[in-house]
Amino acid sequence: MDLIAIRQALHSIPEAGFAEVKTQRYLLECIAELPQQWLTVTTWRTGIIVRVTGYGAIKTIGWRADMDGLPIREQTGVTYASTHDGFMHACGHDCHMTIALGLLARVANEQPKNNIIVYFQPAEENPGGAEPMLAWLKTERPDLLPDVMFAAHVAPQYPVGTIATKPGLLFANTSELYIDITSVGGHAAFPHETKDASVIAANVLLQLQTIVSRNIDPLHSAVVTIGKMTSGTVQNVISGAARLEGTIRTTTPQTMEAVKRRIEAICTGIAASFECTVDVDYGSSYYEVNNTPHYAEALLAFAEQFDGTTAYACPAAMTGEDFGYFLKDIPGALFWTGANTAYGLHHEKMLPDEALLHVNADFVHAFLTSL
Ligand SMILES: CC(=O)N[C@@H](CCC[C@H](N)C(=O)O)C(=O)O
Repeated sequence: MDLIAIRQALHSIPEAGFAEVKTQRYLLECIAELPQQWLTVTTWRTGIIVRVTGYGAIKTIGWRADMDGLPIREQTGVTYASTHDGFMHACGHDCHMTIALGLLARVANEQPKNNIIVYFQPAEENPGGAEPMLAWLKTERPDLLPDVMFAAHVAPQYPVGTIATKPGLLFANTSELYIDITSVGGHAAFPHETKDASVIAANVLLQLQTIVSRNIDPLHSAVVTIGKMTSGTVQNVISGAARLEGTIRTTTPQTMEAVKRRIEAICTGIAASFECTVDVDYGSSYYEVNNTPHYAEALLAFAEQFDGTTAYACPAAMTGEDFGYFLKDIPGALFWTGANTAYGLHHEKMLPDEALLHVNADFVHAFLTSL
């Protein structure tokens, strides 16, 4: 299996969450080329679940790869760049899927002792595929639930071969944040007849900054980021509508609730003082990634002695990952894997070093079959 060609093919067709139609078709074609004796393939929405029956199974081990791209216009300049205008695999999910195929190729050719299930999961970025996939597995296909489960995420800042993780909290609780302001627009020369949505949005933005600095215990970390703010239509018209779009990150679910209470209080106050409507919507939210200590330690110990990898006991990060929903119910761990690229996740030039594909397929195969 040519993992580099596969990753480049996947890279060229990034699709939005639950719209991974071409991606699913391509993955199914790749899976169909493998020896099928001990494989069972099931689809769920745009996802795929491949069960590999072990020759003497005493447990079932899960491996999850996410599938969706991001609404980012790619600027890498590579020959295999995205052919879907305005969409890009800027979070490494093309690599995650390729590593999963590399794992499947290895266990399809050499039957493992334990059962292995590979989950190609849609919609990690938005709106979240792990929670509904897990709910479906529990109600419809409990036979496809694993006893233990793992996943990896590319890490631009680490050299290829770095396996970085930690016991306990690795990634944050997240919630998207959408705030819509509806007020009264009008002629730029008659501000007294309007309620300027741009000025109101600016006030919301500044007051949101007080939540982390003044409402949250400094020992309980939180992030409130507004990544996008839109208001108005033209230079000489006062805006009557504005929208703020952002994300909240916290290290506990309780802190998430505290941040949300403050956002609502601020928005209620702004609506009263500026005589406008302020609507808050939280979009999708992800549960923290909380690694089972035993399995995070086992991953680090294995990476330390495996040829081609280096273990790094890393700190937690405020990134989010809906794999946290799996780990809420199923023991296991997620790890960062070095991708050695100058640009960070979600950057239009983010381009992982392809050397990570074979290193990780080998590492993941060796680790999972060692359990
Ligand atoms: C690893 C990574 O970058 N994950 C994303 C997850 C997005 C969660 C959600 N859509 C949000 O924006 O809150 C991240 O941005 O951390």
